[in-house]
Amino acid sequence: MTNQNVVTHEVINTLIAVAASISNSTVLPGATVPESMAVLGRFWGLPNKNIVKRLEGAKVSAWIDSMRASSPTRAKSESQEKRSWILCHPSALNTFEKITYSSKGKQIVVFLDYDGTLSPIVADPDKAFMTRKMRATLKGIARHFPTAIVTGRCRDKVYNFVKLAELYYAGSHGMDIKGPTKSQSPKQGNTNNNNNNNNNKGVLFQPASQFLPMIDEVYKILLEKTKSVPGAKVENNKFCLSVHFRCVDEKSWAALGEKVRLVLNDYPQLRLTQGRKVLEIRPTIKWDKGKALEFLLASFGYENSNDVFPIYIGDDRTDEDAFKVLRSKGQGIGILVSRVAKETDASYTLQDPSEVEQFLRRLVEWKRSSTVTPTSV
Ligand SMILES: O=P(O)(O)OC[C@H]1O[C@H](O[C@H]2O[C@H](CO)[C@@H](O)[C@H](O)[C@H]2O)[C@H](O)[C@@H](O)[C@@H]1O
Repeated sequence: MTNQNVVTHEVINTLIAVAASISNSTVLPGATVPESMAVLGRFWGLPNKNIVKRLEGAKVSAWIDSMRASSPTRAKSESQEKRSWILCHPSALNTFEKITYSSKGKQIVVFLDYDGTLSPIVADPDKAFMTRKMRATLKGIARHFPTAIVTGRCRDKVYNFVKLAELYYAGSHGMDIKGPTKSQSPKQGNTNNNNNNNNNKGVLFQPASQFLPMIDEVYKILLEKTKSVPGAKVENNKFCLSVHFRCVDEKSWAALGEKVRLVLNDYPQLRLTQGRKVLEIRPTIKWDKGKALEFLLASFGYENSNDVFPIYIGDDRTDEDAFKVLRSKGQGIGILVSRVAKETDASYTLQDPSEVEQFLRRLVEWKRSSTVTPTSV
């Protein structure tokens, strides 16, 4: 958890221990999880021994300011600021050759956020469809590189949008990880990875499964409490919830935020984070998109390895956890999808999902051309 994406100015309570009961149910009963995966999960901080921060009493006005600031239409876009930002975070399209050169001799692994990255942001979260072109490109990407969707969405829901069985899916901000249900092409180039084999087919990791009843309970309460606010929408993302503000009159944001905060007061094991005109409610376990990225890399056999070049593309604050991991490891690259200057740990930028599609397509073309064997002179 980073201070950056926690919605609060006023930290009233600090550290509480996550209940000891967490530890024994980090993996779904009956799930086909290799023991090594479960061990990895314990290693990454899910167990009872971890102390996590509990934040409550956030001032409504504070998170509203924060939400306004996070909105691309409101973000600072003064031209000078933007120019210097672009110098520090160049376009991944303009620097494509540099990026592929840096990946030489390494296995590229692709991580993709969904909303705002693969699909444009729309008013109705149930209609955030990907274009056919994007799906075709993603198919190409998955043919050549291990590829994972890492999203705040419920895993099943994002699968219904993407509809590609050959990908890894990490739903609920990485709290619900599943491997491909369809065999992957040998072209993916994992042959330098002895640990990979085909074991990933069964990867299934759900570090917050014990929170399911609580999340369901809070979902029902929030539905009830927010039904009087026109435009408010509560989305059940299985291990986390989203309260959408996008279609709510800005004048009602404070009241809606206050309702959410009051509900959460009774659930100290849940915390609030912030996305694009959305408040997200999730368990206070030390797990985020950055942890999911590490987990997946390790499950591909690349823990502590220099032979891998992860590319993570995302647009949201929650993606910063993954950018931060890559930056601190000095590994691969983070690409922020944004038209405006934002504080980020990503190294490169793309403007919107159509640029993401172009970048991914170039990656496929580059891979194809670099693996073609000349048949005639
Ligand atoms: O991690 P992500 O894949 O980026 O998911 C984060 C949230 O995305 C969705 O909400 C966002 O997209 C909606 C559709 O474009 C938009 O209406 C909303 O304002 C955005 O915040 C999704 O609905 C949430 O549940 C995810 O948590």
